[in-house]
Amino acid sequence: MTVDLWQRGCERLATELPEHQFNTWIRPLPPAQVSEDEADAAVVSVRVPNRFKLDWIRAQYAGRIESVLSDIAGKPVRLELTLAPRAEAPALAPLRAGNGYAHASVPAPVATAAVFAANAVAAATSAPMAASPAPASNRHKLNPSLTFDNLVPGRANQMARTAALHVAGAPGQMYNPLFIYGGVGLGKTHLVHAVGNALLKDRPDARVLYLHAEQFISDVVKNYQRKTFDELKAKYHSLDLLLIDDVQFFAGKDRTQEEFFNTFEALLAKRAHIIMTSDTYPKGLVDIDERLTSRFDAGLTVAIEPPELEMRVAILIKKAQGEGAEMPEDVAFFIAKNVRANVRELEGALRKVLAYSRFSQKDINIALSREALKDLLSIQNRQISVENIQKTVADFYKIKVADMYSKKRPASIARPRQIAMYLAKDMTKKSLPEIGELFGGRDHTTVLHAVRKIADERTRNSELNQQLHVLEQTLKG
Ligand SMILES: Nc1ncnc2c1ncn2[C@@H]1O[C@H](COP(=O)(O)OP(=O)(O)OP(=O)(O)O)[C@@H](O)[C@H]1O
Repeated sequence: MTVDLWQRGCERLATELPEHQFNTWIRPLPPAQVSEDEADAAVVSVRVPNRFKLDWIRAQYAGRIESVLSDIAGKPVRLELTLAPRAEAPALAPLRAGNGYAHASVPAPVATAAVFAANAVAAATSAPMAASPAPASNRHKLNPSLTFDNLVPGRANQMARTAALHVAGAPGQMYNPLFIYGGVGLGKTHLVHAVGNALLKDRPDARVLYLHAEQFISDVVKNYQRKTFDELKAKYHSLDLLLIDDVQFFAGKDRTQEEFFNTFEALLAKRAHIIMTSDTYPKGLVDIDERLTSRFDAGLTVAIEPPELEMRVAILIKKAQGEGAEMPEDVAFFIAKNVRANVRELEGALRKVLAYSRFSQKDINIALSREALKDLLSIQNRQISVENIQKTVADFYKIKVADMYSKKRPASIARPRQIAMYLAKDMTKKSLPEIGELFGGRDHTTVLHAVRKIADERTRNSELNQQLHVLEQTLKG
């Protein structure tokens, strides 16, 4: 038994696990200690820098790691995961490694959120918070109706929600800053308000401020004109929790970026918490100084994905309940199947169906929903054809439309073609053989393979998911 057991295990895992998962969860781990127990079994001990990672790795990868190590060692191996002492865990250690990002679509065990919430509440009593009184009422600009209670959990927001719950219970500790990114209308704003509301419920004296990045920009401009930077400082540097939405709006605003940098440093120095949202991950931000984007990425970066079908159904049922209406599951399914882009659109569709039912004094059923949503459905049906998908995907990946039907196989062509097949299956009513026919007479099994491959990869690869999201939005018009 040698210490390079861990090294060899990592090498094997690197080939077996998706690159993104390996880079995010396994690669950043420090070298393990290897020893033997009384029964001669190997014990591999790994120190994990924080509880979040520890729980995640234990739940998702421990079994796999043990079996790989046992295989290499030729005897049973027990994996021991322990929390690294604080000094070993760099305060602002980036979660990201290589090109991997923490990704919201990795399913977590159901117990995890509860465990974190419990830890968070316990830790909250000792969290460093300003003792001075909170700003006058509603200076925090929070919307009290956006809470964790009415945020439907699902795979799409699992990790972001779990991390947010943790911050709400123990601000200023782990995942600071917390950077949440994702497409429009997916619940980023809801989540940050939920953190603020939960913290204030627990500690009404906490100094919390929610604002949109544009408000920060206008504050900087105002104070710049009046030369009152001390006021700006007093307002922001005294906070315990700063929630700032859509930081991509800072692009090209040098003076704002400088002030935000100062605010950022001041808040982190006093262990106040910062949560930011954006439409893209930190390194994807354009025209924002690298010294800022690298700091954005230094805590925890998590994505919120478009909700999957089951989550959309759950959201519709919950929102309908909130409006005092009963939404039959088959109707929720019908709507969820047809409205896929984001939660805001889902809410719009629900509002239409509820209004239609009230005005016509008819029960909510599929026929009524079809009628209520006919404009929306006809727009979708009119716009999304396989030809349109082929053209849009070809444009996006800068290949020729003719390559969609050609027999060419280089990856630069085959992959966009598979993506187009996946979208054709997902966004049109065409059957696999029909799609195969439209892609140069390919067999339906080729289409099925492409559809499965891209669907699977999408759950693990945030970059691909982002691209698909853009394509879907584009096709829906
Ligand atoms: N998981 C969810 N459960 C319940 N409601 C949700 C969920 N996700 C989003 N919503 C609702 O969808 C609507 C849009 O969400 P929100 O405004 O938070 O999106 P966003 O990601 O901040 O979008 P944008 O980037 O456009 O600001 C809100 O009404 C929000 O309450």
